[in-house]
Amino acid sequence: MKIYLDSNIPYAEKMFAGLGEIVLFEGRSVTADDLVDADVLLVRSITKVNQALLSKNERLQFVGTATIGTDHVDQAYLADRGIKFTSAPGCNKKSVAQYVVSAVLVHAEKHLINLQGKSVGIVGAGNTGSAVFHKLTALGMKCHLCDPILANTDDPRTFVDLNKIMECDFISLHVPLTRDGEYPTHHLFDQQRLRQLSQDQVLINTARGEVIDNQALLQRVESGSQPSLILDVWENEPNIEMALLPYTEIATPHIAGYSLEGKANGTEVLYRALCQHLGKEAKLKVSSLLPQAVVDNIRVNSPLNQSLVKSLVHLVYDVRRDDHIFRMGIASPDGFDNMRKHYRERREFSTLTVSLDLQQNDHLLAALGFSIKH
Ligand SMILES: NC(=O)c1ccc[n+]([C@@H]2O[C@H](COP(=O)([O-])OP(=O)(O)OC[C@H]3O[C@@H](n4cnc5c(N)ncnc54)[C@H](O)[C@@H]3O)[C@@H](O)[C@H]2O)c1
Ligand SMILES: O=C(O)[C@H](O)[C@H](O)COP(=O)(O)O
Repeated sequence: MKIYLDSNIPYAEKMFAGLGEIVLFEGRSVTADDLVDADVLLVRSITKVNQALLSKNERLQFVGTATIGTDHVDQAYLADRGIKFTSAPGCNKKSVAQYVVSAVLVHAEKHLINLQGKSVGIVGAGNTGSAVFHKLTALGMKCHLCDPILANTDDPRTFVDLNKIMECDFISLHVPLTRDGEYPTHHLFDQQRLRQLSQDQVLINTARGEVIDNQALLQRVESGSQPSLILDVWENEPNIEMALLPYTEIATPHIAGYSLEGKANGTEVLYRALCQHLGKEAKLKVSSLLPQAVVDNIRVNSPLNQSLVKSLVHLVYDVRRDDHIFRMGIASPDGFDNMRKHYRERREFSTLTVSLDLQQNDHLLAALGFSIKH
């Protein structure tokens, strides 16, 4: 059994070693010739899994992507060939939500904004959008959800339409990239919608680059009085529209979901699914392989305010560091992918235990995802 693994799937060599012979590949450059004898193919979002990639392989039985997004996989083609497919829904939702929390706090500090009562429009109310809702609501923000697909189900939450979202102080995108169906998201933010944004608004994209028409966005920002932009994802990665960069407040190379926990969760989901597919017991747990966090506890003995929350958040994850590294490195060859490939170890808020002297602080910090001790 030959298991082909993207070399950027952490802990995968250890997790899958007992299930077959491991062959590592580079996700961006892998070709049909490389995969001729693969029985199992485990990818991340940079590998387009389609007929062209699999045309020379006649024995593939299982494809897994250690990601939430699945727009890089031609699932209909896999189904036609009877190849089992698994993704990892929700695996890095906390990581993305923590990125958004850090970015919102950075924006608030820079523009002297009190976040209490500020409105947030969340487009896409699935795993990640819901996690963002939970955290930003805990910060005192008034969050609205837009999800016409869930709005047509028995989901008990209140949903608004996109027009209402366009009035919000912050707009955060958490939709899959889709081109078909009743509610396609490709260029959901097109020239017309981008024109509606004012300079007092903040547009955050951690979904997929193609959800915003990047050329229309460039025209919009070049025409003046632009909204603040927080962009983790871009059209045409890794060859992004560099002219957008100077207009962004925070810019990163598709790493919002790159916490160690988020990536490791993706690995474990695939491990379990492959074990099940092969009729084997899933004996390993990826959590046992994670290292201890460098900073793992802190004592807080004063009431929380926005500034103290920001300090706690940034003790674990500060998006400005990623923004800085990105701006320094993007001009070099393979700059976009290099930062992703050699991404530093980043942990989630749960790895920091906050010891609280004051009872009233728990709810906010627990909702943000910190571990709490009294
Ligand atoms: N930047 C990153 O590192 C990163 C990490 C994880 C996920 N993502 C992206 O974020 C996307 C969302 O993640 P998730 O975990 O919330 O997925 P999810 O599948 O749990 O939720 C997506 C939600 O979007 C809704 N939706 C679909 N079309 C819509 C539309 N036109 N308008 C409004 N809502 C719509 C769906 O009904 C669903 O509830 C993923 O598909 C992936 O592409 C990016
Ligand atoms: O969909 C996802 O889960 C994310 O976009 C994913 O974390 C992106 O990382 P990549 O797979 O490109 O390494």
